[in-house]
Amino acid sequence: MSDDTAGSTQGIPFLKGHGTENDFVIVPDPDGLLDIGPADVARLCDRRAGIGADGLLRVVRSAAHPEAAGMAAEAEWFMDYRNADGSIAEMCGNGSRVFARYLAQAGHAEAGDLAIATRAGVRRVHLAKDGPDGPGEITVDMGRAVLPGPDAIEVAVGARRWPARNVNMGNPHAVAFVDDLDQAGDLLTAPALSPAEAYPTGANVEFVVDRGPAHVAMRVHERGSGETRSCGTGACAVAVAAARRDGADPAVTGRPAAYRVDVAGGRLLITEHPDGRVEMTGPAVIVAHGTLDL
Ligand SMILES: N[C@@H](CCC[C@H](N)C(=O)O)C(=O)O
Repeated sequence: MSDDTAGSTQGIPFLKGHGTENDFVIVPDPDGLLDIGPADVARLCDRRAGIGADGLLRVVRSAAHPEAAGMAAEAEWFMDYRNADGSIAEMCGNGSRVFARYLAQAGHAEAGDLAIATRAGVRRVHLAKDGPDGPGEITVDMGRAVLPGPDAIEVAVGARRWPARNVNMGNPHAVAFVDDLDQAGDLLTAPALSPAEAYPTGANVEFVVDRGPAHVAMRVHERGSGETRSCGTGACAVAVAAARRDGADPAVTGRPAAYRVDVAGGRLLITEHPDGRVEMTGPAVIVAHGTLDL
């Protein structure tokens, strides 16, 4: 589906969904037949000229995708995630919940436990039963955080600078604790990071304030998408950084560290376990479906 063949996208079904208002265009492509290039993704994610979204989730059978075939025995479906500008990212936390919701609603997976292949590896997902108030929440085992050095990372917006923590959740994050979320400004451009070599492929940047014990709020500027109303991997990175700051690193205390992380679009619960696994729980809904007619 390159620029010159965009007409061939006519008749391709899509859905729209979100998790804490981090929103996605979902394109089912079970046999991996669609060639969706960066320009196509950017056009579909454009909020004025397209459908509008923070990213695109292509739903492909792992066996049908060269990057996922090795995971096919563990996870039937591969989440081919793209940022709104068409760039590829390793992982998307909110996207993984929305992806799981789609699989369950489409009858591709039983409600309960399922596994999803991602570029960051297989992620295990649990869908809680739906309740009278709507769909149940979804928990994703996000794997282990990696905290690469150096410790002296700095985030800057204009003349303001903050020390930050480098946390990798499959994708790269810089977490900065600030006094007020407004200090990050309009976030229309990406915050500067130094040393730049710490992030050879760019980074997602989280600005964080405390709301109470084990309760924080964040804003995020996402690599490839700009400021969004939520970022699941970002919320995990924030909880991991907060636990180290608070002397609650589960590897040291032997106890899980659970944080409520408020984002513009809702709330995520993040729990890091003593074995290093980070679990994320939050909502995910499918809100529309249609047919692409570019
Ligand atoms: N919004 C996502 C993260 C999407 C990828 C990110 N922009 C990147 O480039 O790493 C999430 O919910 O985790």
